[in-house]
Amino acid sequence: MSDELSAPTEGAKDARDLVELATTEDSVDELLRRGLDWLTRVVRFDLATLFLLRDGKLVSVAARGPLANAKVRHHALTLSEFPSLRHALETRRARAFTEEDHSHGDGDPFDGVLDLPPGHACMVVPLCAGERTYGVLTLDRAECETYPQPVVDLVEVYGQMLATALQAAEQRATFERLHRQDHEHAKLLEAQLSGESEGILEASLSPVMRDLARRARQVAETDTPVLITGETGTGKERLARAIHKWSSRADQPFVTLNCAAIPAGLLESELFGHVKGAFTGATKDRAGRFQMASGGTLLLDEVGELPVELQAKLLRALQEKAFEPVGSDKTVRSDVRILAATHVDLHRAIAEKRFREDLYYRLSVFPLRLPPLRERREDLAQLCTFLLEEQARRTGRRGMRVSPAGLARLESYDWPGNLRELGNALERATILTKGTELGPSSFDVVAHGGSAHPAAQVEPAVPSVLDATMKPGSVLTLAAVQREHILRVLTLTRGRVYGPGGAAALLGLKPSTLQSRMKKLGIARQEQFVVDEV
Ligand SMILES: Nc1ncnc2c1ncn2[C@@H]1O[C@H](COP(=O)(O)OP(=O)(O)OP(=O)(O)O)[C@@H](O)[C@H]1O
Repeated sequence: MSDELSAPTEGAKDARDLVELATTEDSVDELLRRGLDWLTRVVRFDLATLFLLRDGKLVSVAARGPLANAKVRHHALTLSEFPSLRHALETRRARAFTEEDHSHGDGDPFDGVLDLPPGHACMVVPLCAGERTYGVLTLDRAECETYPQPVVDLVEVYGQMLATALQAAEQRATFERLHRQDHEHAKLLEAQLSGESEGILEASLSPVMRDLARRARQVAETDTPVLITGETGTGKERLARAIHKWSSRADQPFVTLNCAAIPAGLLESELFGHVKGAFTGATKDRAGRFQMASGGTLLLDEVGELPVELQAKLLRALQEKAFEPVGSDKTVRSDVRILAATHVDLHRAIAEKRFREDLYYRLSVFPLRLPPLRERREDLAQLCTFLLEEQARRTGRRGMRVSPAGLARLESYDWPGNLRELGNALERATILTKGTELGPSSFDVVAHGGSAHPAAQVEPAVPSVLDATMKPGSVLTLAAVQREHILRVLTLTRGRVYGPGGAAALLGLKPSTLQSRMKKLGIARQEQFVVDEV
């Protein structure tokens, strides 16, 4: 190797550094800078220039050496005017140029930019990885000599490594962009569905609710665990989302785990993740909700349903902010703010040894009890307006309102299913009403003391399938009747589709058949219906 043109190398160390460079997670700029540093160690040059391909042009993006002036740094070459550069890119081979090449070929790439002597040492190295061609590296030296082949071969390997690193950096950037897009998309969808609102909390007319909202906002600013209690459908999950939104973690993930919806055997893996091979079917590593919620908030919904064996593990994760994924002995740390919700009486569960007392005290540092709807009837009118607006965003049916008489009817009912039941009643009424006003006859609910499940006893507000006095103009389509019936049964089962007592069993259908029928009839997997699926 010519001493003039190759720098003294440190053999294995240089090779190792090159491999390290190719696997680095640096940004592209940093990568190019470090790449040129490395090159200085193994080859002599007065100018090394990295050109990247952009719209048929080779644009200088980095330069190094005593000749690297401002003009060089802003230099651009039209590829079609330099057949020898094109050839190097097409053949993917580095090559040195001789005096002969310069006099018969396409001229020097730096003509007009630098005053290099004829016959000076010059080399062009393509930057290619996989199918991609990124650009070229050119090396120039003011001496009249030709780079020997061993030096060209070495720099060619460098070019391949650098291109591989560029490819990895590009893939990383694409991945991060997609990840950001996904995150923003998910936030947008969530905002559209929920109206980006915590609902009627601070604007409540009920003093109890307003006080609760005030305390929730205060605790939101801290990392204190909050235990939200309340009957089914009172808005526990919504309140948890509000606490997350009001906290400094708002830009981080909000993750929920419904402890009642997941088979006990899978809960540990759902919470803490698992490693490949941890159990049959664990074909790859999978993150649990704790990891997914890292930096954000994790809501443990129906926490009272958590099996006792898992409660000890959860307690440790809360105390030490550390846990081991199933099948792994590696401890994972995760900074997560825990919120828990339950509709069951945890004191009773403790007395019956179904819930650990130490875990209860850990979770219930700051308890918040959501009142049932019957204790905040003053909010009914506002809630109807709010829920109808939310429904309109989902279904497109705008302008619906409840008439004063309709409201009186709603106020006379006990709402055992609380806000969820109210939302379902409004949706049913909207489907069955032609105009925009929902009057008393639009609602199939009965006054206090009536059935807890309105669908079971009340006279239908629309002609029933068996109605003998049905007139031609009032005949409902079969699809409408099916839709209404399914909605009623879903209300009855609190949205549960699967299992004994689930809607599918009551309707005598396979759950998958019911799911596909719901899809066909436009009964979406709306939040209020999904209580048994994750
Ligand atoms: N503050 C609120 N303002 C308006 N609507 C609300 C509010 N809270 C809840 N809702 C409505 O009530 C429905 C039930 O809310 P959510 O799922 O939060 O209740 P939950 O108490 O967690 O129910 P469950 O105990 O069954 O899990 C939601 O779909 C939402 O539309």
